[in-house]
Amino acid sequence: EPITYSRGDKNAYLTARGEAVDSLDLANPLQYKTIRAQLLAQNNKSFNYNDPITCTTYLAPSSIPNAGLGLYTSVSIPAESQLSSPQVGILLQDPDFHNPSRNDNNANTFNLLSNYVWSATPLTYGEHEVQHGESVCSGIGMMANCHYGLINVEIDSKWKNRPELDGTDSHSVMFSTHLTLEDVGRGSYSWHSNVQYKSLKGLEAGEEMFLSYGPQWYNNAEKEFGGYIPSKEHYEEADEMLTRFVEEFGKDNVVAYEKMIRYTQDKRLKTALPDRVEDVEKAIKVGTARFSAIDSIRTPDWLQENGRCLDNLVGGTSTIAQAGQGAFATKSITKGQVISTTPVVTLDREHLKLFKEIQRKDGTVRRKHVGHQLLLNYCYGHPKSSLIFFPTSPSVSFINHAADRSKANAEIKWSDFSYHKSEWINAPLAEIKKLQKTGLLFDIVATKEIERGDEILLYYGQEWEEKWTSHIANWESSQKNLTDTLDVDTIVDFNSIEKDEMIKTIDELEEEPLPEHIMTRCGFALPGDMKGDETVIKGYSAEDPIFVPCEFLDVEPLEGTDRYLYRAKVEHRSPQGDVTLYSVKYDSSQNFMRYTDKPYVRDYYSKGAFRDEIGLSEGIMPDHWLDLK
Ligand SMILES: C[S@@+](CC[C@H](N)C(=O)[O-])C[C@H]1O[C@@H](n2cnc3c(N)ncnc32)[C@H](O)[C@@H]1O
Repeated sequence: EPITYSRGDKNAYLTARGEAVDSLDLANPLQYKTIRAQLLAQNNKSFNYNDPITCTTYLAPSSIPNAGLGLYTSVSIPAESQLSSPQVGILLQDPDFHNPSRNDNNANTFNLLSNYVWSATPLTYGEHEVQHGESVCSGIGMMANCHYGLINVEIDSKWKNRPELDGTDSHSVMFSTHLTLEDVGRGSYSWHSNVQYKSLKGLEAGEEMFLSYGPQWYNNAEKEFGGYIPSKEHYEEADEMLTRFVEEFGKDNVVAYEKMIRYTQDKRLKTALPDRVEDVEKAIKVGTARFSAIDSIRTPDWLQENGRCLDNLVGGTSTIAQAGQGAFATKSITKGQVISTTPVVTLDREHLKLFKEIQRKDGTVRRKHVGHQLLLNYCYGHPKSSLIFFPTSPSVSFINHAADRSKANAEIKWSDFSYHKSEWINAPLAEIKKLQKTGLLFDIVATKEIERGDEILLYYGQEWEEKWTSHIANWESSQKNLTDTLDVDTIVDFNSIEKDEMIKTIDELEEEPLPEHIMTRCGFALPGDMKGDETVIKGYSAEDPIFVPCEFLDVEPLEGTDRYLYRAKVEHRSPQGDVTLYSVKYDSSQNFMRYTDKPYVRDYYSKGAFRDEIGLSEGIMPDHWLDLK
């Protein structure tokens, strides 16, 4: 029987699994997270969706010199609060293998994306999905700047999947087992649509958000910016030095101050100290860290005047079948108004290609182009240009396509925000590819009157529409094996079974193997922390244990207890890809083992999953950037 697909039917709200739900539920936290309302209530401000002043998050010039734009809150936020609505996280699979030139500063092509990605391990357990993953986190994860002395936000521990689908916060479920042949959208969008950010400490109204890019980041950044980047400890030491200085020499002893600066050997510490003695008193008052970015707390008026509002959009289940998540308006927006402004990371479409190595008869290896990274579906481009753009602003990545052009209510334009570097558009393509900076901005502009709760839809272009139509037509033949995986036990089923019953040694597994897609992983401390090659890992349940592939060799009772000792062969892979095997003993009272999917069983690694970038309308991409046939 032919399968019919109800696409773009606004009256039937459909979940990604194709089930109709009665209506768009604005109270559903996943569909409509009214973070703004909560924040404003905490600030004793009443919440009016249509009042522009109620905007809580702004894109505006950073307080760090030469750091471009930054992210600000215009309302105070208590410590440990959720910031912004959940965002999409997109995993890059094995980027070093597929794009060997991406970190080559001399290659005359972008390595810009590598400045924006996070390691997948602590965030996503991405290593469960692929061999080596990196994660792209829209919103704060890509937009907040790093100032080690003023860190106030962070990515909330782990990425979460979509609870409405797997019923848990588990990050390892073989989703394909839930899907049927009708799910043409299978593998075309990320399942990590629930990336959350939180405040580490209380933020003041008007404060710039700062993330830690990790303890090693300054190494590269200093080379890039040609200056020194003090750590938190440097600022603390600078604070102490200034206090001691004033006690000893008073607050305006120019000669003594210049001498102190001259004799400060550590360049980073020197950078943390104010240049002039006149500023010492002020630096002591606010702290040297704050003093170094003295504009990092702006007034709400300044933000309104100099910034762009970033909380008009929120992610939720799309009204379009098979489209995954969508972006919804948090307030009514009039025709012509800017819904959101977003910086774009510029990429070469070559960099999102996936390859397979094929051995020739003579033993040499050839790389065959076999597909594209999932990230391509989130990029904007023109079929005749090698340039593509990834938007970084919150929730912009959730914006879907209106198959019926008349249903689109938004369009993309080059931004009219004064910080958009419009002069770059005149530059030759080769020059743009050498620029390792962001500076181009898009505006998403309303082409119709939009009501609060409306899904924002763009027209992705005729090419996209045609590709999607032919994708649907070819879907069944490309998914011949999908039925094989239906009704197979999922990881959730497996992990809910009593562990002691389930843990099987290699010998036992030979008789009763695990389903093909499932493997075992064990908590593991990095080799540096291990003593000898055989260790009972005690309380390995550090906050973020790493779970690495393992197999159980044998089991013995733990003397004097009713517990067991499992001996496991554990496989640890270094970031460079070197694999070391360890023999580790685990006490059965510890929650040391879990079942996970094997890498590459997620939908988006399957054959036939849809890949295409979003088409920019004619006139956006200048003719001199159209370098492809
Ligand atoms: C920029 S992403 C939009 C966000 C995405 N829906 C998600 O859940 O993360 C673009 C992808 O969304 C899906 N999509 C967007 N519009 C669609 C439509 N009209 N029909 C089916 N899928 C759509 C496709 O998978 C497309 O490649």
